[in-house]
Amino acid sequence: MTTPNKGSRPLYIRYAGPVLLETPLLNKGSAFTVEERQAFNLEGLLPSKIESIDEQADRAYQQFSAFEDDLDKHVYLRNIQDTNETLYFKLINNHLVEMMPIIYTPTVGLACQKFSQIYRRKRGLFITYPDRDRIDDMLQNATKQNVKVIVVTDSERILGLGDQGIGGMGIPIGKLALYSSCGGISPAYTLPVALDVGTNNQELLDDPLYMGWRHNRIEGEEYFAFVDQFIQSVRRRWPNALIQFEDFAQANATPLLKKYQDKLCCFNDDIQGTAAVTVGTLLAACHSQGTSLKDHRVVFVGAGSAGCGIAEQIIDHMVADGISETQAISQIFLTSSKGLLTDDLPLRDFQQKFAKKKSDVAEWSSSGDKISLLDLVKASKPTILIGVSGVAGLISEEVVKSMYESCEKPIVLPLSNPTSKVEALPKDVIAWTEGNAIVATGSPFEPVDYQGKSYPIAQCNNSYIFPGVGLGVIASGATRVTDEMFMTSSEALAACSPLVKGENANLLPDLGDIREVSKYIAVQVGLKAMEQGVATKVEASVLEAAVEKNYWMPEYRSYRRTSF
Ligand SMILES: NC(=O)C1=CN([C@@H]2O[C@H](COP(=O)(O)OP(=O)(O)OC[C@H]3O[C@@H](n4cnc5c(N)ncnc54)[C@H](O)[C@@H]3O)[C@@H](O)[C@H]2O)C=CC1
Ligand SMILES: CC(=O)C(=O)O
Ligand SMILES: [Mg+2]
Repeated sequence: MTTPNKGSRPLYIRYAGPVLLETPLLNKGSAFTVEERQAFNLEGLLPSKIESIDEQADRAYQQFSAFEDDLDKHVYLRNIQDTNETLYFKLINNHLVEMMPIIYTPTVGLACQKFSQIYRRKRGLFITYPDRDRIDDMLQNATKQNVKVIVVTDSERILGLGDQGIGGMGIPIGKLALYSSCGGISPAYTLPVALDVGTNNQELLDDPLYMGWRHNRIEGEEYFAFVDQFIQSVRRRWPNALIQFEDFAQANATPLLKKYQDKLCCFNDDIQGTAAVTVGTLLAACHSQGTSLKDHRVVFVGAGSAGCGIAEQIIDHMVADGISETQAISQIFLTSSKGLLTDDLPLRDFQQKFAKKKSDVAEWSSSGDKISLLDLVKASKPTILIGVSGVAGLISEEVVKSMYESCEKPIVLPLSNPTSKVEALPKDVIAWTEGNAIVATGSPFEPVDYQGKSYPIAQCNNSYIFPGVGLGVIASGATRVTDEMFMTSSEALAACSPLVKGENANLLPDLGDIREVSKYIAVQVGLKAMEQGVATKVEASVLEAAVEKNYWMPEYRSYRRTSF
């Protein structure tokens, strides 16, 4: 017979019979006890053996292991999630290293691309443009009543895979799975949302199975008005919910963040979360080299949401380290598809401050035209190279070897996801630099063996940051997410680096330690929120207790029946 969680109170529920078995947040399947089977009209609906969650997880793991194809594994896990959420998270937590690449990058990318083909059951909310006058009603239809975290996408820039229409829903689902698994936020409080504003992906528009609104994307004022209708409806329904903007295209990501960041509890994961994990990784790398971030010259391949977000936070750190902002900017170089950002190019607002004076750098161009990545590396002699372009292979052998000529210990971070979009393969970067580069990637890679030595490859992905930030926001009751809270999360992550702690040669903590890391980040972020006046001040010990109290673990609770 299963025993309820020690210390957990029984849950009083109204559902019974098949409806209870069909309710993923409450279903326990074969783990319903004899008493519960009697009380909830379940007798005869289940095999007679009463199982523990561990027995159920063992069976599920055997079934999972029988699949050879990663997308099949993904579909299998999503099916468990949609039938028994507690078991799903038990399974994920038991096998996080093996299953994270299946529920998150890289497999989630393919799941988004094939969303309409692999679709089984409902999850989350699809808010479609033609229904925009009924968003309040749609939020009432959500199966979750007390939503604390929403991850929302409009699916225009899904990882490095571009416009995925309704299929982008896979990303909020995957991100929120990590909120629960790594950040301890109960799935009862999370809601994935896809804003269906159409798609410009012709393949999807031509696909008879495509399940989204068959229309080109709504743009401009209509688009922003629609997003605002959604935001205002959320504020009416769940005024304190944290909203994470995810995988919006460059043209909309920054304007939406600027519009809402001071008005509600929200952040953009690709801009701020990515900046935090990258700076955290760089701080750990600097520590291992005995350098300071302000000593470095940084070249970016990609000058979009992620690139400019990271550059901003690096500048903040360099300034905090004691150099002027002008000096910090002079050490940072961003390239887009048009080459180095220079003041003669048409630039977005958020790119302007990074543009170099064309007259100062014109001679760097080998073609007499745009300044290519190779031109830039030769001229600026970077010590850090960051790929956030979504284009595979841009960090070439020539580029890395040129960097290595003037930098003994290059730091190379090809961060684009999924794996198919990585700017350089870790094994190549290690070989091109004779084993001297520090490498981290956005998607997971096996350790690299080079000349008899093994080089672990850290996964520099915002998944190290957002679960802890979310937990910190919820535990502290923060009403805003400030840039300083993200800066704190970087430092907290770096402090957890095994390299910084002197434990082993890994740059970022093992996934096995991710729960403790998220709790640590949560406490530091909560303390920063209080310092900044966006959360009510309490003692650190009270906040720590709130983080523990809010930390959900997947165990079944005992049920009592409430009157109908
Ligand atoms: N590891 C992580 O945690 C994260 C990784 N990313 C990855 O970063 C990539 C970019 O994301 P965003 O910045 O949001 O996209 P974005 O669309 O805002 O920016 C992409 C940038 O790459 C540039 N680019 C495209 N082709 C190029 C070329 N041939 N040479 C140089 N630059 C080129 C574009 O001009 C643009 O500046 C995606 O693949 C995404 O998966 C994004 C967020 C987090
Ligand atoms: C990791 C992530 O957020 C991205 O690649 O967009
Ligand atoms: Mg993203």
